[in-house]
Formats: sequence, C-alpha cells, structure tokens
Amino acid sequence: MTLVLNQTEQLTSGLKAMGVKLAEVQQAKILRYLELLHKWNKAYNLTAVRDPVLHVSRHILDSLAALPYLKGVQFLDVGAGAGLPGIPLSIALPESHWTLLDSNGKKTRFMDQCRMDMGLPNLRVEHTRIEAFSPDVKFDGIISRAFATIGDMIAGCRDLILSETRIYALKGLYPHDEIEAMPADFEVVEWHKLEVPGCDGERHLLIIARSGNTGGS
Ligand SMILES: C[S@@+](CC[C@H](N)C(=O)[O-])C[C@H]1O[C@@H](n2cnc3c(N)ncnc32)[C@H](O)[C@@H]1O
Repeated sequence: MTLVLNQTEQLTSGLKAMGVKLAEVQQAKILRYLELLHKWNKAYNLTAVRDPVLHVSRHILDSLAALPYLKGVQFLDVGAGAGLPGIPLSIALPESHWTLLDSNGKKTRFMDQCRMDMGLPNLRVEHTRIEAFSPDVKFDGIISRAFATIGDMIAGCRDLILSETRIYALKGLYPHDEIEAMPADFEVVEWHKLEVPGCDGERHLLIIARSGNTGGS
C-alpha cells in the first residue's frame, strides 16, 4: 500500500512538473502498469531497474518526456522491451496507434499481458526481429530507447522509413559519434534536451529523418 501511495505521489508531482495532463483513468493505467512491471520483473528480468521507487522517474516520466514532440498517429516502438517508452505513450495518446516490437518472447508476452489487463485497444505487440518485420501500416514515427546506435536503428528499420517518417531516438549523453556515423541520406531535424524529474544525468531526444524532411505537418 505504501509502495502504491509513493508511486502515486511521485507520478502526480512528476507529471505536474513536466506540464503533462493525464486523466484519472490514464494515471490509473500507468499505476497498474507499474504494478505489473514490479510483479513480473522478479520472475522475468524485464528491466535492470529493480527498485520500484525508481520506475516512475526512470521509466514512466522518461518515456513521457517525448510526448510534446511526437507528430502523427501511427507509431512503432522498436526494441520496446517491457514496453518502454511505448506503453506510457500509448496511454497518454489514446487516439494514436502503437506497435510495440521486440525479439524477446518473454518481453512481448509481458507487453501482451499489459495490453489485455489494462485495456489498451490502441496497442499491438509484435514478437519479431525488426529486420524481419513487414507491417501492414505506414508509420508516422519510429521511436526507440536503449535499443541500438542511430546507424543500426536506421539499418534495421530502413524499409519502414518513408520520406515523411520521423525517427525518435531517446538517448542519455548527446550521441556525437552516432550522429557522425549516420547514413548520409539521413539528418537530425530536431534535438531536444529533456528535463525528467527524478532522473540524474542528461536526457536527449533526437528527431531524425531522411534528408529534406523538415517534419512539417
Ligand atoms: C536494452 S533493451 C531496451 C528496452 C526498452 N526500450 C527500454 O528502454 O527499457 C533493448 C531491447 O531491444 C530488443 N532487441 C534487440 N535487438 C533487436 C532486434 N533486432 N529486433 C527487435 N528487438 C531487438 C531486445 O530484446 C531488448 O528487449
């Protein structure tokens, strides 16, 4: 009970500090996700962050920090693991559609369990390697956190990246080397330094697109 209260308070104050408004039902879904993550992490090793007190800042608020910069309605989270950042973002953006993909069956089963338990009709889970994925939709945005270098992410997703697709890469330190090594037909169109309550260290969001895509909608 104490745990839930702590997480509730942390979530409420974190969202307020970030200027993110979520309805009560959305906040309840996020708290239920935290509960499931804590429960199944013990058995399935879903995230290296073991302390549930840190899950709010390191996982939920960190994921939601990308919220103001997302454009479009159809998103793919590559290497979503336990559902990050895709699950918090799909809860915050119920009108958009989210495909959460991972090659690890334990993790996709967990995400599917969350989808059913929490009632997330805008979420779809794919158990496959990104290189083998052939979707039946076009993505406006492809997002990842802690998945791969920018170059490897582009290589894995290349066939899914249309001229108007934006790639969102959540990073710790500013990835100078990765940007330098990026394929020549891609460019960084936006860079945002993120403030995440409760997270020490730097957080960056790089928005990348095929050259010539300014991201206007
Ligand atoms: C370090 S975890 C990050 C998970 C999550 N995005 C997060 O921030 O907590 C990287 C994930 O990428 C997945 N992965 C690695 N290579 C992949 C590939 N080629 N296709 C799909 N998933 C992959 C792994 O199974 C793992 O769950």
